Amino acid sequence: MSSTIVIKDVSKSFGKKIVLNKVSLTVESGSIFGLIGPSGSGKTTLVKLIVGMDSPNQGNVQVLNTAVPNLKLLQKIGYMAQADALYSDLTGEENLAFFASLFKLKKKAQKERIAYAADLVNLTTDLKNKVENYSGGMKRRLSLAVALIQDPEILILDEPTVGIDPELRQSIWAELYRLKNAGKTILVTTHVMDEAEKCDRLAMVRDGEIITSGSPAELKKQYGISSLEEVFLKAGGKQ
Ligand SMILES: Nc1ncnc2c1ncn2[C@@H]1O[C@H](COP(=O)(O)OP(=O)(O)OP(=O)(O)O)[C@@H](O)[C@H]1O
Repeated sequence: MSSTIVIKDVSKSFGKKIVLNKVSLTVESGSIFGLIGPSGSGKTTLVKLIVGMDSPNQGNVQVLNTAVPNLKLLQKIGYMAQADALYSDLTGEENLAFFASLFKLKKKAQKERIAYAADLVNLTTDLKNKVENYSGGMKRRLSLAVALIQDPEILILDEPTVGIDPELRQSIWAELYRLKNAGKTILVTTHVMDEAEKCDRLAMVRDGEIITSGSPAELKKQYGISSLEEVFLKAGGKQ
């Protein structure tokens, strides 16, 4: 199995505050990898280093055997940030068309991708409405559709299902599985333990360090408990 994301000894500080401390992790191609950990533990910071939006003070990040940042990599990464980056005075469809145009999709492919992505997040009937009239959950869904628009090899999703109802969350996860089975590599951050359970591998981040990693079953075994919620509390708690 090859590795899509390789992070080696990465440290990141903001001023005097050390936010990531010698973090190393590997995400295998064609897998779903979950980053879990308490709020403020450094997950988003790590994700931003992978996408190339920020750079580490030490260590290195490679995606598809290429050092980050790299312009060509951006084409291959679909990134859904925690804060929605959408144009509120445009419609949902116009937003999708705008982001599709950044990837130079041909008109026909663009139309197909917009229809696919909108359908996936259940926004087809709202596409002609302006985003300023969307609810918070609808904006999250549109952000996910944007992340998928160019059919990227890698999906990096920072808390993708916050504000999304359980039924749609389930169908989004079904699609993430389908994408994984089609060979895509997916990294998600999540606070939701039943989502963590769906990942192939997990890394738990606390105070800028990876304190444990493994499959959900391995983590439960390691801590001798039956639910990931307990692992989260046991490993994440400051005893
Ligand atoms: N640009 C920045 N400047 C200063 N401090 C920052 C910056 N970005 C993040 N931090 C700090 O780094 C720490 C980790 O933040 P980060 O957003 O990575 O956590 P997180 O694990 O993603 O949290 P959450 O689950 O709440 O999203 C926090 O203490 C945060 O205040």
